Amino acid sequence: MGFSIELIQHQQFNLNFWDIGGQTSLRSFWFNYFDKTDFLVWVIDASCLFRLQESFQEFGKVLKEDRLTGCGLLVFVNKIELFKGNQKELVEQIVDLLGLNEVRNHAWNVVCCSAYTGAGLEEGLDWITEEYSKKYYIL
Ligand SMILES: Nc1nc2c(ncn2[C@@H]2O[C@H](COP(=O)(O)OP(=O)(O)OP(=O)(O)O)[C@@H](O)[C@H]2O)c(=O)[nH]1
Repeated sequence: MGFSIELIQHQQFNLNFWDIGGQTSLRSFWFNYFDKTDFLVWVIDASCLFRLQESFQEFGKVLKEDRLTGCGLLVFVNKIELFKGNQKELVEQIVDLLGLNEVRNHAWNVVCCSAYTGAGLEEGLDWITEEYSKKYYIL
């Protein structure tokens, strides 16, 4: 609910996360938070897949934002411990629905995760720091 800011230390990086609420009433505020963004982390609820179409529409609007050009894009498919189907197929479905194969201005990745069990979170953070290191030639 609402907004929160967290500093997460991962490898040699200090990652500042701005968690911006996803409720309809808060969406107009998102656009105040795009300056100097290196990565956008888009969280999808794997237990609520009927909302994917809505997610796709909002995602499209956000990606049109000039200030986000070139930022990395991590899609976390959260609550994955509740999903009983095939995860690989789910990821393919999300890539299709979000039109990620047509995205040209962003490095992107889709990672299944669970905020409850911690599964996938490390993988997502590793991807962020690897991409950042590649972009800025950090060894
Ligand atoms: N089973 C399960 N529940 C989760 C997981 N992550 C979050 N939840 C639950 O989902 C509910 C919503 O979590 P929030 O963190 O408030 O979700 P949010 O998307 O940030 O909500 P907004 O701030 O309104 O955008 C809470 O009841 C959480 O406990 C997860 O990985 N698995």
